[in-house]
Amino acid sequence: MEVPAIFTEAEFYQQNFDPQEYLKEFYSMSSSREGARAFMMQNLRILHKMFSSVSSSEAPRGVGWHRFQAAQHGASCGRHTHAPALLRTPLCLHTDWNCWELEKWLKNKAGAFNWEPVVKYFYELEGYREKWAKKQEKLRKKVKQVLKCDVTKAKPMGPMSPPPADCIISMLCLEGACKELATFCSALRNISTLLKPGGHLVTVTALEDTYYTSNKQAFSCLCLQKQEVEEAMVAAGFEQTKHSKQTPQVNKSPSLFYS
Ligand SMILES: C[S@@+](CC[C@H](N)C(=O)[O-])C[C@H]1O[C@@H](n2cnc3c(N)ncnc32)[C@H](O)[C@@H]1O
Repeated sequence: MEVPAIFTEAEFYQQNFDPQEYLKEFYSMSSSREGARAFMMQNLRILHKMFSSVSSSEAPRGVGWHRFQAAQHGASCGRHTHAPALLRTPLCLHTDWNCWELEKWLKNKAGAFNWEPVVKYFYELEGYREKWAKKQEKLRKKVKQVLKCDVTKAKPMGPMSPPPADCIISMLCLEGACKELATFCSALRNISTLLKPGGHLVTVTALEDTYYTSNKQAFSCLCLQKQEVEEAMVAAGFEQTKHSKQTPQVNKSPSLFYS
């Protein structure tokens, strides 16, 4: 498959991104998709380590997300799903389809994606493998809101923004949402308006990729160098913290963690 001729922006996702298929491809932990499985597991391990390294006194009091994988949200936030403030946490997604897919899982409806292998893996990292089912139920109840968001907008969640968050996790979204480096920088600034002063952004960004495929459809990626991401972060007012900068090299898709 080739790089899309025109950058696949927000509206293209609305029409062509199928979250159920995406999840099957990248989150089923199937041995037939070893690359995706290894990448997902590595991301979870790194996020687990990052959050584990924050002492309870430093732990964010609330976490906001603009990712769409419900279970991975909870999974990657690990111990912070127990923080009382998280009970008010909204999940923020881009397309209507993404929101519906997540709602299905939250309401435990038939046809929802089966997150069991991912959730089990995460709770194994946390030391709670046996209790994964109970924890998954708890997690479902903790999500109070599912909101739409578009990081390219000055107000990504529209006029009804929730209160500023202590932490936002953004996984593999910005490079697909932003056609140019300038848009990428302004998207980071837009996200920063959703954070409290001193809040954290935890992000995984694909480097040096020009596109990815899902469900036999190519989606554009802004081709980014690590230094460009670092400079954009600083320009948007973020500082790198001591815990989080890691550069996994898996599946030819190096990623950058930052907060
Ligand atoms: C490669 S998928 C990543 C999905 C997921 N976060 C993960 O880690 O696997 C890219 C996601 O970016 C979302 N997206 C695309 N444009 C966006 C925008 N302007 N604002 C917010 N999200 C956007 C898409 O809807 C899609 O869910």
